[in-house]
Parts: sequence; structure tokens; C-alpha cells
Amino acid sequence: MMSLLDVKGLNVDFSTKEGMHYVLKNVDFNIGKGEIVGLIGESGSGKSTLAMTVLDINSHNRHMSGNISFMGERIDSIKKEKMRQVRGKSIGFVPQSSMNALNPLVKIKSQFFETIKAHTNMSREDMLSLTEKSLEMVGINPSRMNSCPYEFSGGQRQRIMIALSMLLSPELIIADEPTTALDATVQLKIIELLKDVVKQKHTSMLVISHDLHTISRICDRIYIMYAGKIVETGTRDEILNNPVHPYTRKLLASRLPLMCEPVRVKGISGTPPSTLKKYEVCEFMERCDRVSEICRTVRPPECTGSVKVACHLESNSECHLE
Ligand SMILES: Nc1ncnc2c1ncn2[C@@H]1O[C@H](COP(=O)(O)OP(=O)(O)OP(=O)(O)O)[C@@H](O)[C@H]1O
Ligand code: NI
Repeated sequence: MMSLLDVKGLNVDFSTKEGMHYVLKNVDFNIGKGEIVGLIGESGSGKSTLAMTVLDINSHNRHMSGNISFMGERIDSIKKEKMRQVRGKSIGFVPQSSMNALNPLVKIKSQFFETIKAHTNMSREDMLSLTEKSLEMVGINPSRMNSCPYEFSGGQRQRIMIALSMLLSPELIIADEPTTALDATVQLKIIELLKDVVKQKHTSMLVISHDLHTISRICDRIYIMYAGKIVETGTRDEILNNPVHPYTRKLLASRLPLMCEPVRVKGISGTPPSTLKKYEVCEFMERCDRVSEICRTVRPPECTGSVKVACHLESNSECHLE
């Protein structure tokens, strides 16, 4: 399958007064044409940083190395102006807490027109019909385009953001935590909607979440991130039915599927490692229930190329459960 987005050996550090934060570590990541890919990990693991580095935002104190290619072209070193064209036109972004990203006091229509004008020379009539069509696609009555965001519910605002990100038919949509802060039934509706619009428009999508159970419903492939590293990758079925990395296993066990009655859920004990420290061995070791001698001395394999699990368990088949 042709790669639409291809990230290779990406390292991202941020310099701050406290010192250097090591946030992304040798990340290899790709999205094929038409694919829906999930990026899952707990808070602070670096998911939004990966998205924002691809889009070249949040860059003021960032140091990066590695390659980022989009449609066969390097985009990690292009000019700011060209990158602005890629953003919004070729890559649609639904930022984290995006239901609050719309200006609450500006009419929906004006905000949509502004995006269209930034990238095209469309006539007023065409802008109007495109805005209508986009709102219809996400189940918002186009007659409401003269309303302001504050007149909509959180779930409706999320739908409007999705319509806005898809407005110019980008090749790729990046949706960062699109369902967080919504209640369970609305969450399901929003992710089903994302899947429908993406498939309908033959777009690819990167969907970011800390919630493996909810997001995996729509993913073709999944990357699991822990402390800035991809620790496991595979098709949805591989990850859900045959996870290998102890972190993936814990993620799967830590929450019940949405449709179940609320039951007390088991979190993953311990805290994530500090970003201020460079790790010589496995970042997950302190929280892992399957540590062996080798973990204390040898860094696990990196999830690049053909390696799908960054854990010594993978190379030592005797360790596999069952
Ligand atoms: N500009 C910056 N300067 C310093 N540190 C930063 C900067 N941007 C991000 N970080 C740090 O990078 C780490 C990863 O943050 P990021 O937002 O990517 O995590 P996340 O996985 O998206 O978490 P969440 O699920 O909470 O959104 C955090 O420790 C954060 O404080
Ligand atoms: Ni985030």
C-alpha cells in the first residue's frame, strides 16, 4: 500500500527552564491511502506532540530530528508558507478540545468562509453550497450556519469541527482526542460519524486517543505509544486479540467496553516516567508485571521496520503467555 504519511526516526525534545524534555523517541509511523490509523497512549505520552510535529505547530522550543514525508515529499523542512498550505488544505486537523476551538461569538458560516478563502478563490455561491454540504454531512441542519458556536451543544460543536476539518477534502485528517469530554453515547456517534465521512470521501485518518476500546472500533491499524516510544503496532485484530507488550495488555484490561454497565475499572498502577530523563533501558520496566533479568540491562528492540513489539518478550518466545 502506498504511504500517504511516512514518519521515520522522529525524535522530539523541548528545551525549557527545567532542562530538556525528551518527548518523542525514534518514532516510525505511517499511514496508507484510505487507512484509519489509531495512536493510543496515556496522558503525556507524546501523542499530540507527534500530530503537532507533523503539522509543524508548537515549534517555538522544539528540537527535532528524523524525516516526515507526506505524499512522497519531505515536509519537515519546507517553508512556513508552504506548510500553511498543507495544513487545512491537504491535512485537516481536529485539535484536542476542539469543541472549544471555534470562536464562540462568530457565526459558523463566517468561520467556514474564512477557511475556504484562505486556500481557494471560490465564489460566494460556491462557498455557501460547500458549507451547506459539509454541515449536512455531519448531521447539522445547514439552516443553522448563521448561528454562533455557543448556541450548539458540545457534541454538535464537535460535529461542526469535523465538518470544518473536512471542508477542503484533505487527503488526511488528524483527529486528536475527538471524543474526550463527551458522554458515552455521543462518543460512539462521533466516532461512527468520523468513520463514515472518512470512508465516504476516501480520506485517510489518524485518530488519537487514550481510550483503546472506543477508538479501536473504527481503526484498521493501531500504534501503541508509551513514554514517547511506539511500543507495539499491528492491525486492529492483532492488537485486540493477540497483544504482546505488557503495556498493551494492561491497556486492554484496564477498561471495559463502552456498552457494559459501569463497573469499577482497574487503572494501570504506577506513574509514567519523567520526560526529563533519558532512559537506558525499557521505560515501562517500573510498571511492568513481566520484568525479567534482561530488561534491567538491555534496551528492548525498537518498533521500527519489521519489529512490531518493543519488548524482550517478543524475541524470547518462551515468555509468551498461553
Ligand atoms: N512546547 C513544549 N515545551 C515543553 N514540553 C512540552 C511542550 N509541548 C509538549 N510538552 C511535553 O511533552 C509531553 C507530551 O505531551 P503531549 O501533549 O504530546 O501528550 P499527549 O500524549 O497528547 O497527552 P494527553 O493525552 O494528555 O493529551 C508532556 O510531558 C508535555 O508537557
Ligand atoms: Ni494530547
